[in-house]
Amino acid sequence: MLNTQINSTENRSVLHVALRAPRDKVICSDGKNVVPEVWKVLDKIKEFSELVRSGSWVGATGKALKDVVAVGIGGSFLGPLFVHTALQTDLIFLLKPSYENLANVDPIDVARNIAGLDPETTLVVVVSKTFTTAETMLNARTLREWITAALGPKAVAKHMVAVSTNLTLVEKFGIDPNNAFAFWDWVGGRYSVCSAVGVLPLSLQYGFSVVEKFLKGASIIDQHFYSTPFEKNIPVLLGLLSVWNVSFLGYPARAILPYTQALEKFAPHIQQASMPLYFPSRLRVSMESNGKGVSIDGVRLPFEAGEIDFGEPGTNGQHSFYQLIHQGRVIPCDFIGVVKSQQPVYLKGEVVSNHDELMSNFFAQPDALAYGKTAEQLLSENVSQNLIPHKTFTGNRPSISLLLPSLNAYNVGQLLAIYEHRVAVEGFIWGINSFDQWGVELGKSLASQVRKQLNSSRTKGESVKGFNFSTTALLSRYLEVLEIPLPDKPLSLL
Ligand SMILES: O=P(O)(O)OC[C@H]1O[C@](O)(CO)[C@@H](O)[C@@H]1O
Repeated sequence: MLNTQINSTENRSVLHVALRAPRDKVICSDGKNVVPEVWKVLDKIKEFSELVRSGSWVGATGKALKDVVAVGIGGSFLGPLFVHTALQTDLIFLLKPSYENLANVDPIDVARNIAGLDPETTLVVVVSKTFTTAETMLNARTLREWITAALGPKAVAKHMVAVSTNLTLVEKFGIDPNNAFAFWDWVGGRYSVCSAVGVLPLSLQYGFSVVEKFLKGASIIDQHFYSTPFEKNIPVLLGLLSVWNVSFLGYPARAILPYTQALEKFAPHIQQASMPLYFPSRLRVSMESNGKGVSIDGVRLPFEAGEIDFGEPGTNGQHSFYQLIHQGRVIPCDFIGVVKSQQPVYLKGEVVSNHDELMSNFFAQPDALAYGKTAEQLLSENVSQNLIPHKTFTGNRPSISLLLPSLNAYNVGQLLAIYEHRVAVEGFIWGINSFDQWGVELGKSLASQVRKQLNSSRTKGESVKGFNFSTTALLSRYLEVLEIPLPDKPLSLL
């Protein structure tokens, strides 16, 4: 039998393709077909989201719920946010409850998310694979407090639902297990947008039929990736280009540049699939999926792996960091354009439509990068000698251009799956494990040491100990000046 436990450092299968497989497909983990379980949860989401959207699911005081706050971080936040934002303008007429995303543990984020919301008409979706992530759980407890303070403890059953692999902790938290939507160990956090993590919030917003199209788009790319010869296989070709740029040409970064505002959250999502880490010993910049310092067998890599991803929608980026891309360091770029705008505008008397104006830039930028401008060309334009070095463009700067027919749920699913598989292709060639993320653990455990110190200093006046000189000085200073709310004087939630 095929070994699907390719995430060998966590003894986990990697099966996010099963999340979008057709009902009749057989995909096994540990000898068990997981597709029926996937569809059981999808069917449950369909039913629940229809109840909420139709107003049949009412809150503790009998009112329909009109706002959704999704609480989650990392993969339990960025993927759904990217898809939600991508479809927002296309499907504005379907958008039922409003959609807020609470990720940061910063209380400012809580305050901003619930500003103007009424607990009576709000549904909170707590999204956490582990249900232990410190930020998410504190935010969830904060919103539970917000709801119960206004409506009483029983209101949690009507106003809070959860998405998790850890249904025991969901129940312990006080959420009715009937209102929990499961997913599985074989879904990595950053590959979870096609599970209940993304499907529940998106179904609540746009309806289940839209989400089905999104899943179908991703599934079509899964089939393409599985069966298309390498020379025509989009994720394979893109992955090879990335490996070439990083490991052979030594370019450490990649700019993701969608020429549509609808994809403004795409680069942040791909960044999470490749979160930068810093290895002081080798000044190695690394990433959550692919920026590993060692091979899958634990041997230190003799080459650089992973890219530093960043990006902004065009044309905004053109007015900030493109200067460096054109004349400074070489940054391979992914240009993503769309043929048919979600929002066509053509003003009378204008030379082109607004979308054509945007797309003029999409076509121009890769050419500028590739071909540049020579000193000879500048001379023939009578540019003065002293400005020639400043106005010269070296060219020979790599980019790829993806042109989507439109940006609907189906195409967004395709785009997501292309990038997911591309990450895997790169990881396979580099011989690393693209599916673990041990590099995030050290910071988490040090934060827990700080948390204990803050508690003992605040409650017992204990002095700071056990930290290095710099952190001791900073912590002492922090404890000296910050006014904190005491337990008997709780922080108000607006
Ligand atoms: O869904 P959880 O368990 O709350 O985890 C959130 C995120 O934290 C990480 O484990 C590390 O940042 C991500 O991989 C994950 O998406």
